[in-house]
Formats: sequence, C-alpha cells, structure tokens
Amino acid sequence: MVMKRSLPNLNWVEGFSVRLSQLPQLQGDDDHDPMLKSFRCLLEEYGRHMARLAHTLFDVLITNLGMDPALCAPYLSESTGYLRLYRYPPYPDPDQVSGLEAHTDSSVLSILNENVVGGLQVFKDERWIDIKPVSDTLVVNMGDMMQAISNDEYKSVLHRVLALKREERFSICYFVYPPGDLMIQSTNYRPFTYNMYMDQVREDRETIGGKVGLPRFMLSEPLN
Ligand SMILES: O=C(O)CCC(=O)C(=O)O
Ligand SMILES: [Fe+2]
Repeated sequence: MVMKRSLPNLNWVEGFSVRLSQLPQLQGDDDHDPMLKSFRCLLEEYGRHMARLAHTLFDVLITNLGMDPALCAPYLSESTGYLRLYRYPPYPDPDQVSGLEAHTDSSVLSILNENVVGGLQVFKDERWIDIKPVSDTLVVNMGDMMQAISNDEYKSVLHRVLALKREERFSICYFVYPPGDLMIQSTNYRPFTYNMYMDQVREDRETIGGKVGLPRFMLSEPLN
C-alpha cells in the first residue's frame, strides 16, 4: 500500500505584488541597474495599458446593465491598480497541493495574462471547468466589488489554479479596486466601503481561517 500525505492549504507558487502607483517613486533608485530600470519601465507601461483596458471594459459592462457609466465611474479607481507576477513551479505530485487555492477576487476587475500551459479553473454549474489557455489572450474575471456594484448581475467567479506536474506556469495579473473609503451602494448589500470589506476579510481569515466575502454584507431583504 502506498501512503500519501496531503499538504492542505499549500499554494505552490512564488512571486510578488507591486502597487502601480508606487513604481514612479522608485525612479532614480534603479539608475545603477539598467535591467531593473527597464523592468520597472516595462511594469509601468504594462500597468498603463491594463488601466486603460479595465476602464473601457468597466464602462461597457456597466452600460450593458442599463446603468450610468458616469455615475459608476468613481467605483473604479485606477490609482488602486496593482500587478501580481507569479511563477508556479512544477510539482511532482500535483494532487497533493494547489497552485492557488479556490477563491474569489476582492477586486472590481482582474485581468490575467498567462503562459500557455493551463491550470486555471473556474467553478460553474457545481463543477470545476478548465480555462483553456489561448496564446496572446487575456482572461478577465469579475471580482466581488463588481458583483456588489452590479447588484449581483455579474458574479464574482470562484477560481483556482492547479499545480502542474511538468510545466512551469507564469501569470501576470492586474487588479483594480474602488477607492478605499467610497461607499458602495447596492440593492442587495448594506452600504460598505472597500476598506470595511477588507477589514472583514482579514477578521474572517484570522478567526475562522478563510474569507467569507460578500455574504457578510448581504441584506436579508433586497432593496428595490
Ligand atoms: O495566476 C493566475 O492565473 C490567477 C491568479 C489569481 O487568481 C489571483 O492572484 O487572484
Ligand atoms: Fe484570483
């Protein structure tokens, strides 16, 4: 008999996050290192494209619901944008670990760019579905804030990344949020700010070991 030991809650991933608004402040610090400087410039340029794309997508998504994009514009604060650069090394026994465990993003929108090895899944109709990677294609996820702003018309998708046995996976993810202190008005949730939301997420992680997310703010009787 072969005994297997599983490694619960182990995300087999490494990388870093960078707040885009902080990058220009690093100008000068990297003068001595041309590679670092060109990397910073590349991140800044990439961030600008992502911010433009997020803005356009947000307007289209809001207009599609018959809501006024001008009224909703403050919900998307491009100054909150950040990039997460991840490397998922291969793992010899991929059933024993996650690349990234199941979660919803707390963002308004998340825009993912991945190499073509697979591993990303979304939960739909009670099962996990592989998102087949297509080269030179971005994947856009709606986040929790989009779900609240859209009164649940758009769903914040539960997703995860599987560990892979042989391939190395890379992703560059852009996330954008509302300003921290802006009240989010929704027919289905009590008014809350993004800061209040994240305080609750942190508290839930500490006390019950995981994120509850939007259900914490749900109204028992939706407003109309
Ligand atoms: O690496 C990916 O493609 C997804 C990453 C992700 O879901 C996240 O960072 O929230
Ligand atoms: Fe995510």
